[in-house]
Amino acid sequence: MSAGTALINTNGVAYDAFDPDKYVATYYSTIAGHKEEGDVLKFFLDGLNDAFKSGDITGKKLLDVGTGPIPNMAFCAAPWFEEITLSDFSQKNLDFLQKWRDGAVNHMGPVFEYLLQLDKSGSMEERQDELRRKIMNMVFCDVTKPNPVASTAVDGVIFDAITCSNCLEVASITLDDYAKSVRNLCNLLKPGGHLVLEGALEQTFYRVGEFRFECTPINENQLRDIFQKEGFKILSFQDLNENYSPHKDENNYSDFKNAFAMVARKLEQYK
Ligand SMILES: C[S@@+](CC[C@H](N)C(=O)[O-])C[C@H]1O[C@@H](n2cnc3c(N)ncnc32)[C@H](O)[C@@H]1O
Repeated sequence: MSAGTALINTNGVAYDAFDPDKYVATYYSTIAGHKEEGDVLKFFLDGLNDAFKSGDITGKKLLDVGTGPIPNMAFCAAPWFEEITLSDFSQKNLDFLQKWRDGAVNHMGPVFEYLLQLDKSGSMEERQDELRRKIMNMVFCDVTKPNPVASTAVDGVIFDAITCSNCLEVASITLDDYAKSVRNLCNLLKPGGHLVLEGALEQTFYRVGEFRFECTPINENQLRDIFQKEGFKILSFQDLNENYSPHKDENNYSDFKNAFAMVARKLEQYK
């Protein structure tokens, strides 16, 4: 198969094609991210720091959805939570995270160093130890299912907060799927709980090695509309503004037009 020719429908199938090593090497080997993607990695990490620095997003149990091989959201959240669950659709990613947790891979250096420069809280060793200690579970998750973590160690748990990056647009093919995935996540969150969500806007695919994974090309208005209809109040929403360089014209690895970092709260009346 030639490079970039396999377009994979990600809606619940074929995540065996996702290679964690290639994903990390392509998008996370330096803080500059992939050369086609402008400053999007910095934007995502700055957005995470902005979300957690006030200390308003806190509680006992946190779920990170679609972690992939990258526990960056959990790194920022860890000081504010007691028990963290990482989750993903791909067993390869869960195995990769386990290797990181056991100290057998150390791929998070550039990202964690950048986050630590921003929040200036503790040493790298302390923060990584805290994160590893607080991760209680790493479980299978399928956001397209009404109970995304059914039959796992956290089946039935209602979380105080959920984090999720670059996953919902990847797990969905249509906007209707996207809205259902939001509803499914909402079922796992306590009323009043926070959701920190980051992702790509108007992206039709991204690539890992020779595989292109199809995405829902959602825009800001569609996203806001879905979250409001599904019982969330959007507390903050940032997109790639003039402080960040945009995606370049080359579209070999991804084709997003913009990116967003959002904090939302589940309305109290949504049980
Ligand atoms: C682009 S990667 C994002 C990884 C990481 N969160 C990040 O921001 O770099 C998309 C992730 O979503 C996961 N994923 C795909 N479909 C999913 C589904 N239906 N439910 C949960 N996770 C899914 C993939 O296995 C992959 O780890």
